[in-house]
Amino acid sequence: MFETIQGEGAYTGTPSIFIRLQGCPVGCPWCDTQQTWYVEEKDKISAKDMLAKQGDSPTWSTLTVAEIMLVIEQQGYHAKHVVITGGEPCMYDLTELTTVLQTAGYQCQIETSGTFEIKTHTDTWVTLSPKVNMKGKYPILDTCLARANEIKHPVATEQHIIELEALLARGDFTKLIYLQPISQKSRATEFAIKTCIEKNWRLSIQTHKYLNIS
Ligand SMILES: C[S@@+](CC[C@H](N)C(=O)[O-])C[C@H]1O[C@@H](n2cnc3c(N)ncnc32)[C@H](O)[C@@H]1O
Ligand SMILES: Nc1nc2[nH]cc(C(=O)O)c2c(=O)[nH]1
Ligand code: SF4
Ligand SMILES: [Mg+2]
Repeated sequence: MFETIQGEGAYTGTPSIFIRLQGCPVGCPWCDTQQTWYVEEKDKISAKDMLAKQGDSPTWSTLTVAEIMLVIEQQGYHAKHVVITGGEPCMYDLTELTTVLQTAGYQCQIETSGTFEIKTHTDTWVTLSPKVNMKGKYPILDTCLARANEIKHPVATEQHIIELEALLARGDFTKLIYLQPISQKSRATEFAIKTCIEKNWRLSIQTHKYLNIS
């Protein structure tokens, strides 16, 4: 858990409390949070050590919803927006956490690949970033697409656009569509800019990486 500025998508620029959940079976080769993939017992640490972590490592800790609320209070976080990401946050049932947060006046957002059923409070903002050609399974892709408030698609090549268009053709969606260049590569960024202009989609650059903040 840490406090920073949301760097991506529709809420870019919003002060946010981040909760990064451990574990993801999808295996995107360009994933920028590969330290979250495995939940290994040997990497379990205390909540205190988890909060003191500087930089990325595969260590993780367990917290109840009540403990998460206490951490928010004790850390003196100011943000009223909470981003639950990972790893793949929807490996977990987020209904209780998002309901308690929403009731306490926080706006919740999740970042998900759509490989698991989305279990959240109905007011939670869902940022969907589908990875259809990875090893994750998509048993409920249409439900996830219908639930999403924005689609944020990582791109580097024409193939990524073909995949996105196939997804959008599955329904009559009026959603915010963002292209996010993979890993700040200049070719990917130029390609994303050109495609956004052609298709009238939006550009999401990972602003936190340009600012060198978490
Ligand atoms: C690290 S993922 C965690 C949440 C969830 N597993 C997902 O993929 O949506 C958060 C966001 O970062 C994006 N992302 C991951 N690695 C990236 C990279 N190297 N360049 C650009 N976006 C990346 C994902 O597509 C997703 O939108
Ligand atoms: N500042 C900041 N914004 C983000 N938006 C989505 C992130 C993620 O890793 O899911 C992320 C992140 O890691 N940092
Ligand atoms: S689904 Fe998300 S966390 Fe999992 S490997 Fe892909 S980008 Fe990384
Ligand atoms: Mg990130």
